[in-house]
Amino acid sequence: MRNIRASGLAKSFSSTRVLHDIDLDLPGGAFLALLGPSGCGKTTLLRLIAGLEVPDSGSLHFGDRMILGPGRFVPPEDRDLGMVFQSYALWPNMTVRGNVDFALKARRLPHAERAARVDEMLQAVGLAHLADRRPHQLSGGQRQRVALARSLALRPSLLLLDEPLANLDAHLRHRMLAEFRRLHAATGTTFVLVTHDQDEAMAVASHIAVMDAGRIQQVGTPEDLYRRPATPIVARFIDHGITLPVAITATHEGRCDLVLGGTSLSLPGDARPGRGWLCLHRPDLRLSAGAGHLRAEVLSQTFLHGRYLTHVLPRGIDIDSLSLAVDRPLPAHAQIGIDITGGWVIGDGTCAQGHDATAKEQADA
Ligand SMILES: Nc1ncnc2c1ncn2[C@@H]1O[C@H](COP(=O)(O)OP(=O)(O)OP(=O)(O)O)[C@@H](O)[C@H]1O
Repeated sequence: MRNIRASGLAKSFSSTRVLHDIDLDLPGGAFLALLGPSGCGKTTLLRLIAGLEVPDSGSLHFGDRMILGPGRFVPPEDRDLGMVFQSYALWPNMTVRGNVDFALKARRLPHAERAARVDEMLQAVGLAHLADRRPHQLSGGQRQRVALARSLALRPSLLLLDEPLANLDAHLRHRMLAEFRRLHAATGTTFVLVTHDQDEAMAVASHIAVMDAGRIQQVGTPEDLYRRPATPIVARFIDHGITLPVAITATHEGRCDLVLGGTSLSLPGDARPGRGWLCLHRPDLRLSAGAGHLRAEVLSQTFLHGRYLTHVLPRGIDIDSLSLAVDRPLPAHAQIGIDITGGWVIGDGTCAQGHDATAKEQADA
């Protein structure tokens, strides 16, 4: 299995730059999710990898093979890849079997081998019993399975999936994610999935590239992104992360001494002394038995998943509200202490907004 290496890929449409200097090094056999808000450039990057768009600059290698680069452009059909789109793109007049067989026929594979591969793929996606139906006689999930079977029948080294589950309801999406995981493990094919849904990305991906405004912010495992975000944008994007402005006073052996509001803390991180961000998730905040690291006023509570989700107004830091789960009801306006039991500290250098971002922007992010 070949790794995928992109270096300095950039792309503009008219005068608008939609991808800036994209570097990526993905091990062969990985399952990469390109994750980010609408319009950040995920599909454009996927289309560059597929050969459906040509970049303004940069190079792309599959293993040792240069696919794209100065004076070189390998066309999509010679890149040994399959693609699955949101809109299935099945042939309406062909049966399920015919759809899966179509590309194999075009490759002029012998009849017996084609039949065997079609049977194998229909088995793999659980559609063998519907082989003689036409697309209009299938549900959305079944059509998406045909599209998957059709792409995988060619045994590509790389499968590109562009929001393939967007048209499916939540239940079917869940089932198809399990299917993707299973097929990825069974085939050893490298998968690249475009999604704006982080739960989807977290559920299937071995690697996630978080994109924002045409740049890759960070590539890592789902756990890396959650526990060790590289930028405030990643921290806020993953699982409703919270970023609190801090002053970092000293760093030693992977830990940062910092001041949050008026309180001194020492937490894991990757930053130099100066201004920075403490990146937290809700489980890092606990109701304190004493004064805690932060003082806050209770705004409201909602009973959710067996606990009280408590919205508070923290004192002494520039943020509109925080939420934490507590085990008991608290009256509005109660003054509480909050313990910070974990988190990750990063510097201010990589932040597009900087410390001057309004509290509102942070709360919205
Ligand atoms: N062919 C095109 N011509 C002009 N602009 C384009 C073209 N394709 C994409 N864009 C623009 O490039 C930017 C990135 O688009 P892209 O489809 O890659 O984003 P995305 O992250 O996949 O978004 P979404 O999740 O909404 O599909 C957007 O501003 C989009 O309007």
